[in-house]
Amino acid sequence: MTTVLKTESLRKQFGELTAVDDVSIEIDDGDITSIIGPNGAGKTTFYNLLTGVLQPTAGSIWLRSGDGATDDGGGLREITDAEPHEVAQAGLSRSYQITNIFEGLTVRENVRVARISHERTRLDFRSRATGDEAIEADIEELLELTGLTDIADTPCDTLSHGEKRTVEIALALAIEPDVFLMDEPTAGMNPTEVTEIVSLIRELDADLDATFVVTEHNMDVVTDISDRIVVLAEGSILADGTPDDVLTDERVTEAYLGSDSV
Ligand SMILES: Nc1ncnc2c1ncn2[C@@H]1O[C@H](COP(=O)(O)OP(=O)(O)OP(=O)(O)O)[C@@H](O)[C@H]1O
Repeated sequence: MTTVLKTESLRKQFGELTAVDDVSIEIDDGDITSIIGPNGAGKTTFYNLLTGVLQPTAGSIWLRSGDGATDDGGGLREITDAEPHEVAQAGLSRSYQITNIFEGLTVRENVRVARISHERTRLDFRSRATGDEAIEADIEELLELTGLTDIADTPCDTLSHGEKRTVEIALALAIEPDVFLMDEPTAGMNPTEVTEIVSLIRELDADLDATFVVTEHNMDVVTDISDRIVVLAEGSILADGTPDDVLTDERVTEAYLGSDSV
């Protein structure tokens, strides 16, 4: 297995509170890894550290580099101090719980904005242009991949919640990520939408080279999609393993029973 994302002794303090406490983790290429934990466990803070939204108090973050550059001799590049746009450019993308699409634009227009904006940034970094036709082909491919072709010309303000969340996924994929962080992909969805998004995640995992890291409260979904589950509790890793091992671990059950969430 190849490590695509790694943290070493990652820590974040808010005053006296340690929200993420010495978390060292290696994420393998191609897996779907779920990061779960009761309310306040530190999942969002951990995601915010990975994506450059927050700076760590201590520790480091490493990402496999697509261009062969390496800081550790093993193909990983340090992104600890990178800004969010630099993290995205390095190949780590995130779909947010809160939709950040342009409501007045159609689905295709939203995907086009995200794809062109990525292309512009990429040009700044690597000076290698992709032609308009190739970009349009990429956009159609993204719409197809995410099952949005039929509603591509629909204005986003008329979409259902589930459809908007799918558009979010398409926007996150527009930067051609190596690692895709999904933040609560089923939040606020009805059971039919949950089934659809789970199928989509499975299809994306099969069709793309990307590695998926998912935070999710719905345990059925977590069990269904995960190759590996990492449980955070009070900022630290409590358990790490296959769904069978982790969900039957008594310490995990206790951590959830001691909280008001599942
Ligand atoms: N900006 C902040 N300032 C101070 N404390 C914070 C801040 N952000 C998070 N915290 C605290 O850090 C701890 C971890 O919070 P975090 O939101 O990362 O947990 P979580 O696992 O994502 O929880 P949930 O499942 O409820 O979203 C909590 O005690 C929270 O109150």
